[in-house]
Amino acid sequence: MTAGGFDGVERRGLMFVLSSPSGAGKTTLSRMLLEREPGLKMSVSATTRAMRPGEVEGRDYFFVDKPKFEKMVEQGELLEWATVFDNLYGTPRAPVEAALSAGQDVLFDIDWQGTQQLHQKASVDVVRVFILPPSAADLEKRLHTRAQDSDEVIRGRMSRATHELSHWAEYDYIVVNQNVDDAFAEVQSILKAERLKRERRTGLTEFVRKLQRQLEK
Ligand SMILES: Nc1ncnc2c1ncn2[C@@H]1O[C@H](COP(=O)(O)OP(=O)(O)OP(=O)(O)O)[C@@H](O)[C@H]1O
Ligand SMILES: Nc1nc2c(ncn2[C@@H]2O[C@H](COP(=O)(O)O)[C@@H](O)[C@H]2O)c(=O)[nH]1
Repeated sequence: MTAGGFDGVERRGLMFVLSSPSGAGKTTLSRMLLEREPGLKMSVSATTRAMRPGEVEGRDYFFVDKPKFEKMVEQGELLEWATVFDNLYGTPRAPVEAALSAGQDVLFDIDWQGTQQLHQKASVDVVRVFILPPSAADLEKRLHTRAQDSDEVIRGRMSRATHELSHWAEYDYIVVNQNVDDAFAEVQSILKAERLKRERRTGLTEFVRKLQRQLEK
């Protein structure tokens, strides 16, 4: 799992997780990150929920039925999985492992249950970011403005928001998504700083030794 650092120092790939109550802005921030951050690959989840208008198979999700999802679980094909809003969601293992071994960082839009499972499996390589809406009214407004879920589904998501929110303290970073450009800048700074962490930079010892040899000449 070695990623080529942009400054020539090798490092391990990292798993960058965004979680939040539904509608706080994970998808929006993920798309902005993928557009502007080279070396970052989205983990596309499998889900049993119905496709929303505008969603694309294989880009937004792999849409599968329950028996297929259960088979994936049985065969160990999922790195983590959970029931969210009465549907099953899970992270296919193979693409994540392939991306990390190819030197890429991987971005996850998953809930707190999946984040806990990833953290148990690979804590040092997981960076957990929780996105907060500025207020409950804003959250509800965003779910309505997105106009992709029925009023009943939105009510369900709002009533689950309190539970999702109760896990905020399990995350390494908290970003309030009031202005989307400000929130994006904060999330991007976190990614940049985490990429520079000494313990991920497997090539540092060699790099510093080389510098020392040059200085000794
Ligand atoms: N800072 C912001 N200000 C106003 N609207 C925003 C902001 N960030 C995101 N939105 C809008 O809010 C809606 C919900 O955002 P998004 O789909 O990114 O949320 P999400 O956290 O991914 O939700 P889910 O968990 O349901 O997938 C979208 O219509 C998006 O354009
Ligand atoms: N544990 C996991 N949670 C996931 C995964 N993919 C998405 N999610 C979370 O589900 C809810 C709802 O998503 P939506 O697209 O139906 O609005 C949201 O909190 C996602 O973060 C996954 O693979 N594992």
